[in-house]
Amino acid sequence: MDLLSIEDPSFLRNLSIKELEKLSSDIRKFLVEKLSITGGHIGPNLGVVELTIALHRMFDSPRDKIVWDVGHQTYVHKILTGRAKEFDTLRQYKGLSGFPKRSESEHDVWETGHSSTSLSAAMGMVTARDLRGEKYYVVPVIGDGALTGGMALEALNHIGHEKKNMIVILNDNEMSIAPNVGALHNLLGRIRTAGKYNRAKDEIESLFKKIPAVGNMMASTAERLKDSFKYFLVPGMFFEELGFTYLGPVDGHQFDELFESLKYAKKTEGPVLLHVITKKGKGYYPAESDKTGNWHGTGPYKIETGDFVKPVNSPPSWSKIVSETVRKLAREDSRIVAITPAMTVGSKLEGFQNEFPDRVIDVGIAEQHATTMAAGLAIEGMKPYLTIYSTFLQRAYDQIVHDICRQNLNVFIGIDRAGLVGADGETHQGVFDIAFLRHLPNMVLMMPKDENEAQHMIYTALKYDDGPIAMRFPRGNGLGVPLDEKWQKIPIGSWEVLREGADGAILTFGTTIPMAMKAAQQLEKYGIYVKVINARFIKPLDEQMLKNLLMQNIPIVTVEEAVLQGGFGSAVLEFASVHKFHSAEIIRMGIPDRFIEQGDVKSLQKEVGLTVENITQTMIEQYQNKKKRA
Ligand SMILES: Cc1ncc(C[n+]2csc(CCOP(=O)(O)OP(=O)(O)O)c2C)c(N)n1
Ligand SMILES: CC(=O)[C@@H](O)[C@H](O)COP(=O)(O)O
Ligand SMILES: [Mg+2]
Repeated sequence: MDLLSIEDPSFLRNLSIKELEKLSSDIRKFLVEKLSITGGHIGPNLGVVELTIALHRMFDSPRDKIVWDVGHQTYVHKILTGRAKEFDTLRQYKGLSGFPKRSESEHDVWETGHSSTSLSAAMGMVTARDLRGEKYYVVPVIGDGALTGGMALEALNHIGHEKKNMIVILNDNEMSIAPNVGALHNLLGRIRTAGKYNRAKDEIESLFKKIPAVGNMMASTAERLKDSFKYFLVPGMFFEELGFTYLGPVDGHQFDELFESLKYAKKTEGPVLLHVITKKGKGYYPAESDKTGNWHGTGPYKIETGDFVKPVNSPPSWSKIVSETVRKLAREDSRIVAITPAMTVGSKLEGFQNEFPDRVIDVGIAEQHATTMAAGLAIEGMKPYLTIYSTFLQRAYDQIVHDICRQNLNVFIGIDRAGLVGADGETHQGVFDIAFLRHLPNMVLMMPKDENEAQHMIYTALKYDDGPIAMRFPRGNGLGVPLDEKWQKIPIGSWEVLREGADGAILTFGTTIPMAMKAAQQLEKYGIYVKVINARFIKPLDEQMLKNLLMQNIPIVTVEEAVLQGGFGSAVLEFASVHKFHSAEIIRMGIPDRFIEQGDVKSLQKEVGLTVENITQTMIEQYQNKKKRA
């Protein structure tokens, strides 16, 4: 079928099962081809082809609301709702988003990127529907990984109690990004096994029924037996006890099973949980056979071999360098324990985990729990290394405030993916952490200029005994600088002068340092000589150095790949105000007060004005203004 000609999903109702199977295989082929060039969340999407088709056939979207959790598995939904022609631009600047977007389609009824929100959103929708006396289906689709998130469990508790009509689809592929973990995961495993058992029972029952005279009696005995064993053999009872009608497990790649169970779910009063078993990566061998999580989300790859296309000789990723440094320090200090909320793969903790299986703890998608657990470890004298992507750390704000900072506990927080992350876009940009950490008492916040400085910072953090300390680091590869063998402590709150100059100062840190250095070079051509300061401690500031700079009464430009409001530049302004440097000329450059969409990081930096040219121009203007005033 020509997928590019699809405008809406209504055509699905006229197709036979054979035709739907052909459509599934066309969609898989399309995804494998397109994503081999753009990259994207291939594994999760190949796993939900039949499920998505079945949902769009059995429900009337957008009147009925399909609410995708995380939203990384909505590519098939995008194809069926008329967006196949945009796939060449997937996750690129100004292109098709990798997540549901209300501005893209009326079928995208809920925007996500972070996990475990679908059930709460659906609860809001059914409440609004019922208050208005309207009739439509609300169908959240949640993965087995997302179900482990605290929000999802809070929502289950509420939905089961309220008993409103809602059809929850549990898309169980036994995987989070990597293999799923936790007691709930084990429970789902038991349900899958019991599902098979019950099917066997049903088969015995119908076999008995075929025996003349005694058959019916034997069949009813089998039925009773099945009921009495229900609690032991059907752990789906867990959901039943919570107030749901549990249906399944059904094979998520078989249309007849999906249609049958969805038909039944639509007729059922109250909340239903339909347990659908799928296979991540289904239909493309490298993704389907992957047990590591490397095919969850990928860059470009070669279709024939499944090899990832990577630039040759690129330096190791920041995550790898950071995790490996912590691992080396863990060899000497048995108190060091790493905690990850379901991001072992992204945080490159596999090596650490292999060496110290008990000291790398994957808690599932549970940022809040991870954070308070780190506090608990610290209170017992351990040295927890809590590694969380900047964007997901937003979930754990209260735990950082209430549990870690308030009790001034020695937790080292590795803030991965800090700054603009690129293709994941709005939901994933790591640009708020400075603003939500900087104002917290006891918090130390730093960012290295390169991976060598990162090693010294990690050493500093894991030797630091005065409370919480956090290190931001970006997505992507390091700069490839030589690495020192021996590490030493960096004095807390110390900045570094990278370049001298008497006409102005650029204060920056992390990823924008190379930009600032180039701008300083450019400025020389105009006869303007500026200092470049590596403001590696965002909190505390290097007050002595800052005071000296302010006293020189030179133009100061602060540059940060983070939101301006409440950011590093704001800290500099606050300092100037408190110390009555009222005439100080401080210009802040950073991310404006809006959400930044997806795109390659260079384009995004350009969009927000974080470029060498812009820094240069800003400094020239400041310098000239000052001259005019003199
Ligand atoms: C709050 C939050 N933490 C972590 C992530 C990163 N993440 C994205 S998808 C995913 C796994 C989700 O597993 P599941 O819901 O089972 O979906 P699957 O990929 O298996 O289809 C994780 C951990 C996230 N998106 N949101
Ligand atoms: C959907 C999601 O949240 C993750 O899969 C995320 O896309 C991973 O990002 P990285 O590629 O930066 O690990
Ligand atoms: Mg899963």
